[in-house]
Amino acid sequence: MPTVRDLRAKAGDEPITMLTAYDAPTAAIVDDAGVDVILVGDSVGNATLGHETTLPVSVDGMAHHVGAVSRATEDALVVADMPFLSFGVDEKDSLENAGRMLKEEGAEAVKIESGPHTIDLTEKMVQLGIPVMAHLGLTPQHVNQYGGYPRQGTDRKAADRILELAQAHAEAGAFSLVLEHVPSNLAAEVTDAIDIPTIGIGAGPDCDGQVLVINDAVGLSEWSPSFSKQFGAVREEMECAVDDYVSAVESGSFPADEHSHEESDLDEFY
Ligand SMILES: Nc1nc(=O)c2c([nH]1)NC[C@@H]1CN(c3ccc(C(=O)N[C@@H](CCC(=O)O)C(=O)O)cc3)CN21
Ligand SMILES: CC(C)C(=O)C(=O)O
Ligand SMILES: [Mg+2]
Repeated sequence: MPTVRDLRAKAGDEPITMLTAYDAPTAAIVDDAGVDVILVGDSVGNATLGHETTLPVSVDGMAHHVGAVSRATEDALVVADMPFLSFGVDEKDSLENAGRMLKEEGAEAVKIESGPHTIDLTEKMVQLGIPVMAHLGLTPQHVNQYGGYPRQGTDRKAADRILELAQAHAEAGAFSLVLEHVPSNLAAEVTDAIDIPTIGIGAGPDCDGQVLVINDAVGLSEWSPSFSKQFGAVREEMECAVDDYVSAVESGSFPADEHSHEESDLDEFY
């Protein structure tokens, strides 16, 4: 099982691959493909729970999904994304909520959407044995301040702010950093400036690794951000299968003999 240390060593070698997963069968597929890191993202809120944003996701809800993913994962590093207000409000609660993902649900690290308020918290978590993945650039838990999901770090002042925060979180002991929806040249600059691996989403090709939401990557999402790429057409595949099922039941062609128990199975009971 790769560890947080392996991930740090990997940067500079082949790019790190990371995908989200929220359930056991998906995690098994992602793990079997050799993906390095599985993120149980708070994107579960919009990707699978029918919410519009990630904000309504609870700690209990995340724990449910983290457990499912951990049980199905043999090789990948499982990272639990800490949901909105589960960290940063109160230190004790932050540590207990993050600790629960490792202690009870089988995650090996947590990710927190980072800012000036998470530098000390990152250090404390790391001291206690909770590996932390930082996250800068577009932090979707700030959707109400952004009024959407705009690109971040697009002027020098904003870029410098991200660069400083990246350095501060690396110094605080974060083992890697997600950079979301920032210009490629800023992502390259940050990647150069810090010695922990950067993992980009909408951050260009110069990060140490890449991450996408699984629903977007396999073509299950009805809509996905322009920076994502659909590597499959799972939505169409499922639509065809469901249409075929409905037709088969309605026409009487399913279930056929091979899907039905013989009467003689029952004979033994009577
Ligand atoms: N399925 C899914 N994929 C994701 O990548 C994702 C989620 N869900 N949920 C949480 C966040 C939200 N993300 C998003 C969502 C929208 C844009 C987007 O459309 N950006 C527009 C600008 C929108 C605006 O200005 O408000 C763009 O063109 O940059 C980007 C990232 C990334 N994350
Ligand atoms: C997009 C990734 C980085 C994420 O935070 C999530 O899926 O919740
Ligand atoms: Mg997230």
